[in-house]
Amino acid sequence: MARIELNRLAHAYMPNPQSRADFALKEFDLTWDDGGAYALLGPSGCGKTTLLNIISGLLAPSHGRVLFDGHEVTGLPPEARNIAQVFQFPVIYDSMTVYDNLAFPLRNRKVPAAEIDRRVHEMAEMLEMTRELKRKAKGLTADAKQKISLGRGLVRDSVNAILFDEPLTVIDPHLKWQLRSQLKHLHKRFAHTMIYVTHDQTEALTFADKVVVMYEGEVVQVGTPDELFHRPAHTFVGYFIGSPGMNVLPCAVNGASARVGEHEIALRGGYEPPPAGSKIELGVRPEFVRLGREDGVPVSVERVDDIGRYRIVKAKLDGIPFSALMPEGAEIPADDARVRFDASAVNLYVDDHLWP
Ligand SMILES: Nc1ncnc2c1ncn2[C@@H]1O[C@H](COP(=O)(O)OP(=O)(O)OP(=O)(O)O)[C@@H](O)[C@H]1O
Repeated sequence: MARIELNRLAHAYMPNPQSRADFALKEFDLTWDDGGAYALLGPSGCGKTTLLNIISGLLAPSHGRVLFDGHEVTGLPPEARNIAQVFQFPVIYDSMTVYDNLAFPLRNRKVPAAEIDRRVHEMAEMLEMTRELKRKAKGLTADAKQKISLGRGLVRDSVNAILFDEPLTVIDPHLKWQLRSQLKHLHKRFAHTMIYVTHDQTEALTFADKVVVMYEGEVVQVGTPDELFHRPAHTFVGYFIGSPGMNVLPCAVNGASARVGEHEIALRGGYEPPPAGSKIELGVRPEFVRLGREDGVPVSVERVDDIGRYRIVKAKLDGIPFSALMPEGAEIPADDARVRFDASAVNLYVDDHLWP
């Protein structure tokens, strides 16, 4: 296992990048701790695969350095990096048995036969595939084949890191949960450095101890699921994580309060005035928005969706839309509704970045 450092890393696919927009990855520094379980989360096209390929050595970055445990590997090919990779679609040999598929990465590295046997059986047991070990991979379901791919990625104990690129895409929804918890269990057991690429927040938050969020080629936050929820570092993180995502309302700030439309909203403390001309917004998650009749700022309720234990209320404050999550049984006034934001859960954003 290794600590992976990315040092002033950036990548442009075009030969002479002129502006920031020409970079698929904009410059950043990032360290992945040895033995950490990370998710790399972001929407399609934000640069996740580019970053993963730079770590595995499939792609040489146009700028910056990659270090494993302090040793530079930037120019090294994948086979010299000792990394295991699991892709979206199964990469297995149909004509081989499940056993031989799992044994393949170990035989390749001349691991002694007894050790191979032990590891293959251990892996098969964890993947609940012991009964299939003697079967040919051909004819197995897509789910089973992808389990074998996962097993092949995980079977070596001496890898620097294991990279997963949306590995559960082909897996049946009801099995996804099971495989994700198996992966988490395997991480606890072997403490590999794992990087799990996904655009699905549930997958990221259930698998990872730390989530790296990317947006338009930038790493916008590295944090625990709790940090991403309570202190999104960028409006995109607030919006992308959570269901519904964080409310973002344009405002002006004046010390310990913000003006939204014609109304004053209390903030958690006093803020330095943001630079003139910047875009200022208030961010508050729907979980911390309360509607009632008694006090707060007048709003119009537009729509209520019942989702079981909660109701999602869509409302407007001076024409600015926002959502509230109201618990079962709480009154939602149709007329004369007022809103209160929990001041301790209100964050301030300047040009999309969290204002400290
Ligand atoms: N070989 C390439 N040549 C030129 N541009 C590329 C190449 N591969 C990716 N890109 C561009 O780089 C950007 C990042 O793409 P990348 O595939 O890394 O994103 P992603 O987050 O993995 O997306 P997805 O989830 O859809 O796979 C995109 O704008 C994409 O069009």
